[in-house]
Amino acid sequence: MESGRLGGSGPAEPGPRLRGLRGTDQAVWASSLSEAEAGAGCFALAVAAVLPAGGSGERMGVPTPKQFCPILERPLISYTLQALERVCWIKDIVVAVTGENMEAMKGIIQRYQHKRISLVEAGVTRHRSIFNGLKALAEDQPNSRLSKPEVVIIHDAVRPFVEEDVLLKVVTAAQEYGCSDHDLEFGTECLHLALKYCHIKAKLVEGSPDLWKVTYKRDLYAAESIIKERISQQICVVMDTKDEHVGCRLEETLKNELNHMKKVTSGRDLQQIILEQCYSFVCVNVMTSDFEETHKLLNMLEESNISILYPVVVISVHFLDYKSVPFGQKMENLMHIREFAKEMKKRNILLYGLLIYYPQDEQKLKESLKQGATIIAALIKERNSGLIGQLLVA
Ligand SMILES: Nc1ccn([C@@H]2O[C@H](COP(=O)(O)OP(=O)(O)OP(=O)(O)O)[C@@H](O)[C@H]2O)c(=O)n1
Ligand SMILES: O=P(O)(O)OC[C@@H](O)[C@@H](O)[C@@H](O)CO
Repeated sequence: MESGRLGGSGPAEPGPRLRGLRGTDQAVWASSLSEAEAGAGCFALAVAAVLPAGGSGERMGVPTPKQFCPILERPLISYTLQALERVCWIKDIVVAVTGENMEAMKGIIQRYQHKRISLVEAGVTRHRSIFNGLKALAEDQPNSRLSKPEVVIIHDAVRPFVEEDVLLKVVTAAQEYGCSDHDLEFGTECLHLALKYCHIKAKLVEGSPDLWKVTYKRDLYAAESIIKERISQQICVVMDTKDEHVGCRLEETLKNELNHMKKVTSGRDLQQIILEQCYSFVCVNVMTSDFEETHKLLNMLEESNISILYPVVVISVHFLDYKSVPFGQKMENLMHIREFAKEMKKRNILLYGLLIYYPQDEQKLKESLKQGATIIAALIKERNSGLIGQLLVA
C-alpha cells in the first residue's frame, strides 16, 4: 500500500504532483453516495483510495483473475472493499478493472452492497491501472461525483486484511513527511515512480503481518483460514429456558472448547448480538421437542441480512432423554432439519442439528456433553456447507 498527496497544501518538496494529467476519457461508474456523505465529517483531510484490480493473476494458475476468486463463496475483492469501506474518512474508493470484468464488478458491488465505489477501466500494467484511477480523481469531470482529494491511498485489490490504523499511519505520513532517502533506496518500485514523475520522496510505514498479497493458490487457503478464524471468535448461545438445565452444563463445557462466548436468552439481547455481527449461534432447544427456538433465531437472522457478507452458522441442539420421548419419535421430529437447512442455505445460513444423549449416569452425561461441545466447536470453525442439514449425535 502506498499513498500520495494530490495537490493541496503539502509539506516539503511540493513538486508538480500529477502534473501532466490531462483531461480523462475514462468512464467512471459509481455506486451509492449515502455512506460517503455520512462519513465525510470523520476526518478533516480529503482522502480517497485507488484499488488496482485489473490483473490476470497468472501466478495463481486458475482461469479466474484472483481478485474475483471466491473465499467462502464471496469474491476476494469484496473483502478488500469491505476493509476500506469501514474506514469512514476514506471518501471515495476508485477501483480499476478490465472492460471484460466491468459488469461482473458492478454485480459484486450490488450484491454485497458496497458503497462509495467508482469504477474505471484498468490499464495493461499495474501502474497504468493506478494512473487511470488517479486521473479519475484528479480532474473535475462533468457528471462525475468524484472530487479531488488531498491524499490518495493506493492499495492492491488482493490485500484483503488491511486495518484502519495502518491506513491512518500511511495517510498521516503522507501529510507529515514527503522526504526520506532511506525509503527511496530500500522501498518498492512505486516509490521510484513517485520520485521520477512527481518529485516526491516517499516515507515507508511499517505495515502489519496481515497486509500480505494474495499471489499463489495457497494464499487463497490462508485467507480463508484467517476469515474463518475471525468470524468464529464470537459465539452466541441461545436457550429457550432461563432455568438451570442440562443446556447450562453444555454451555459450561463449551467454554473449555471455545473462547469469547456470549450467552443470551431474551429476544432483545439477541437482536443486539446480531447487530454486533455475531456469525456463530448455538441454539439449545430444551423445553420443546422440536425447533421452536431455532425457528425464532432463524427468522431474526433472515431479517437482519447479516449473512450477506459471511456464512452464519446455526447449530440446533436437542437432548435425547429416552425416558420422556421415544427415540423414533424424537428422530422423526428432528429430521425436518434437512428441509430447513436447504432453505437457509439459500440465505447463506448454515444450519446443523445436534442430538445429545442425556443419560441418568453422571459420567456418561459428562462424556456426551464433552462430545457435543467438540462437535459444536468443529462446525463453527470449519463452516462446512457439505454438512448442513445433518443431525449429528453426541
Ligand atoms: N494490469 C494490471 C496488473 C495488475 N493489477 C493489479 O495489481 C495488484 C497487484 O498485482 P499482482 O499481484 O502482480 O497481480 P496480477 O498481475 O494479477 O498477478 P500475476 O503477476 O500473477 O499475473 C492486483 O490487485 C492486480 O489486479 C492491475 O490493476 N492492472
Ligand atoms: O509482483 P510482485 O508480487 O512481486 O509485487 C507486486 C507489488 O510490487 C505491488 O503489489 C505493490 O504493492 C508494491 O509497490
